[in-house]
Amino acid sequence: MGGNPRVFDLSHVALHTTRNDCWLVINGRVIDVTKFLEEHPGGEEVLLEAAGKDATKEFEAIGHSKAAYGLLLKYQVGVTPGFKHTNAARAEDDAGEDTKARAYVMTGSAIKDDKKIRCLGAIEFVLPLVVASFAFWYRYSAGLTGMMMTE
Ligand code: HEM
Repeated sequence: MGGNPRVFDLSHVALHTTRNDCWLVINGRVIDVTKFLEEHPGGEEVLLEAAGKDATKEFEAIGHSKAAYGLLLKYQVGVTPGFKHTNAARAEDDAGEDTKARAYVMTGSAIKDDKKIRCLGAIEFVLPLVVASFAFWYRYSAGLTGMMMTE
């Protein structure tokens, strides 16, 4: 969404109530869930029941995750006239940012872990070699000393 979100009043939202065109309002955001109907883990039925309406109460009653709040931003097409950047709305913005941030951190740690594994692999390979050469050197030099002492 750009700087100036489109404003739709509830009577406009109420025109979008079908499986092929399904909008609802959550916390003053107008959400077009048409493409999300089949993906919704809670099923498409609940979304269709709330279509065209303010579904804030239903949405919050479920205790949706941060990721779900983040998805609201993805499907947002506008706002209702009373929309203010309240704390709730800001939390949704943060959830959206957080989802992106988490993906970024995850990639970072995956790369880090990978390095660690590679480093471990090298130690596992080199350490037995070092121990074996030490043992060999010890035996060999002890043998030499022994030989020198008998001479
Ligand atoms: C009337 C509005 C809504 C109702 C009544 C509703 C209901 C539900 C229910 C019952 C579940 C739980 C499914 C389970 O535990 O197996 C669920 C999960 C979920 N819903 Fe909704 N939902 C609504 C709107 C939305 C919207 C608009 C989005 C996002 C655009 C969304 C995203 C999710 C996600 C991602 C989950 C998976 C669990 C989680 O991450 O919280 N829902 N929903």
